Amino acid sequence: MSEGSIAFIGGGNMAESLVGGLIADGRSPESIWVADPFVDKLDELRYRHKVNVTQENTEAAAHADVIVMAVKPQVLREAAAQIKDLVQENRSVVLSIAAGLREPDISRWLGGNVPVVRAMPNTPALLQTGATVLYANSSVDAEQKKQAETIMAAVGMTLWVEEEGHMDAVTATSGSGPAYFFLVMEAMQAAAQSLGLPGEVAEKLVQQTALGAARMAREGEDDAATLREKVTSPGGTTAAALEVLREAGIEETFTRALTAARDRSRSLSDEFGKD
Ligand SMILES: NC(=O)C1=CN([C@@H]2O[C@H](COP(=O)(O)OP(=O)(O)OC[C@H]3O[C@@H](n4cnc5c(N)ncnc54)[C@H](O)[C@@H]3O)[C@@H](O)[C@H]2O)C=CC1
Ligand SMILES: O=C(O)[C@@H]1CCC=N1
Repeated sequence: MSEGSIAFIGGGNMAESLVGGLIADGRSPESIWVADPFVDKLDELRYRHKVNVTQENTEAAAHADVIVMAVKPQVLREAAAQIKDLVQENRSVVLSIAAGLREPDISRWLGGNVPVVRAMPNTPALLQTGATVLYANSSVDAEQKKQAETIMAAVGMTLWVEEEGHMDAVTATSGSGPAYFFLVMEAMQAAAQSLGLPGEVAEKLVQQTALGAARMAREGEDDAATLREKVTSPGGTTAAALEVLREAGIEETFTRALTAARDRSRSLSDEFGKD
């Protein structure tokens, strides 16, 4: 098959975001396999996306040019053990999206000397607005790098890093990042409702404001600080709100939050990456 086949080991939230994004980008559902132990999950994926599904990791992996490990870090080792022989035989590139787990551990669990690309995507991949950072080990050749990048580029922006250590900060920034924005949206909606706005109005205003702000930052000439200043009239309403947010320590809070996520990513590798 010219576009190559992809097997997802694990059919949860992130796998579905990627599958949905890939199909929206024009990839044929027949070229995608998803393996998961839960039949209900597989039925849903089959119904929504028409992809091939199986409860057997080996069945999915046997069909694949690229194997995407989309299980929780806690179970990646067990899932790797199941497909190890196939990976050694087929020499397919393995793309791990698991937070924290380091390439040498993943390669070892798959029998050693395996081309492994680590990728940290995020859930907006579902709408092809994802951000993915990739890192390749030294067994990955140029063609395999291209295969991995092509998959992730179908669902949004891609960047490569040369140092695997950067993946922890990436996870804290863009991997977990959508959740921070959703929390801010939830908080703004609740606050707007507490000021008397109907829930539906509050929700729509917050959503459209988030979209508009993100598009201005992404597509315009100005950086975020300049854009913020342009909203903030001296002595006006925005200044009053920003003062409250600064007094509450918003900048320091974000530094602490991203540091906690970065540290958790590191500790996941220590916790689940051992022999
Ligand atoms: N959710 C997110 O925003 C992001 C998640 N990730 C990473 O993606 C990976 C998956 O995360 P989610 O999709 O959120 O988790 P999830 O829990 O929604 O999905 C994991 C899936 O793996 C299945 N599974 C469990 N054991 C299995 C096995 N032995 N073989 C095959 N499948 C098995 C589960 O039934 C479940 O459907 C994690 O490693 C996470 O670190 C990375 C970037 C963003
Ligand atoms: O929360 C997590 O551990 C995963 C990794 C990045 C986003 N979700």
